[in-house]
Amino acid sequence: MNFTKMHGLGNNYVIFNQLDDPNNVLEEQMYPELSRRVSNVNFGIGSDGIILICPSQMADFKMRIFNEDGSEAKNCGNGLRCVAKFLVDSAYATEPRFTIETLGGVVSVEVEVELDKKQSIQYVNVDMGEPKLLKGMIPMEGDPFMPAMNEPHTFGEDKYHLSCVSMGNPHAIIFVDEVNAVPLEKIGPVIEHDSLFPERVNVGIVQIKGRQEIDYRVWERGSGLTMACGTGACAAVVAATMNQLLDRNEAVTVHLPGGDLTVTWDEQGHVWKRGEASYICHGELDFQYSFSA
Ligand SMILES: N[C@@H](CCC[C@H](N)C(=O)O)C(=O)O
Repeated sequence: MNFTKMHGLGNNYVIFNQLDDPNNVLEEQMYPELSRRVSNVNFGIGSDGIILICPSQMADFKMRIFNEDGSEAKNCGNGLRCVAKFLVDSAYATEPRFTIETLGGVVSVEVEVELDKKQSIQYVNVDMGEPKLLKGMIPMEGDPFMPAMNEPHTFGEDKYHLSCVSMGNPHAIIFVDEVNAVPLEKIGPVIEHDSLFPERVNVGIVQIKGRQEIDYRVWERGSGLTMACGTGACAAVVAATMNQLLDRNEAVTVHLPGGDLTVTWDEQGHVWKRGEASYICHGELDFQYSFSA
């Protein structure tokens, strides 16, 4: 199988192009195991998961994403930027603006080149669509027609106020005074697997730095601590705006462990996310070897 490994702010995925490479297409039930094996840093390539680029019936292209534990997610903000860059650079996309189908809906992307003093940096701007706020849409236990904003919940001995947002995938956001003081590796898996969330949840902690600046760290459903999460950054801005900590229609700089994203929740209700995407390597996976053990 031919692969390209890419990252968006350190959130890294092994990408299999299925547009015209029959070697990269497996039987459907094999993808969860492929993701687990490829993501393993000792026996595989090492990644936060895998991404498939496939033909689409309803958009220009389709993206599927599997987490490190083999579970399939509906959306991946950093993955979308990587896929968009890959498609433009390999000339599958002939225009800088095009659409990508995800299991969470169709999004539109635009690949821009911005000239820096020393180097040209390629940014990808993605219209991530409208956030969903009702518990039934997250999904989350409780009244399906009510949002969960700053809602107190107890997990063992700890109490946290959760603000929940779906960006195609579910995010529980917690506002704190200092992001680095929170033991996310301890509370992340507890909240991820709590029965409050029937499909589990991504857990984000947010520190407000100003009206246009936040710090954000994430525990990802199915992958654990990662350097960045694009949908999570969008959910963090939406949750902070709903809690009146940020302003609608302003470009917010989201500082993540792997770098910065710019997120804007516009007046029409769409969340825009802009950031970089980068190659790590291209290679060939020895499929027989990888699946033999
Ligand atoms: N890192 C991604 C999100 C990947 C999926 C997530 N772990 C989930 O299961 O919902 C991003 O950049 O959005």
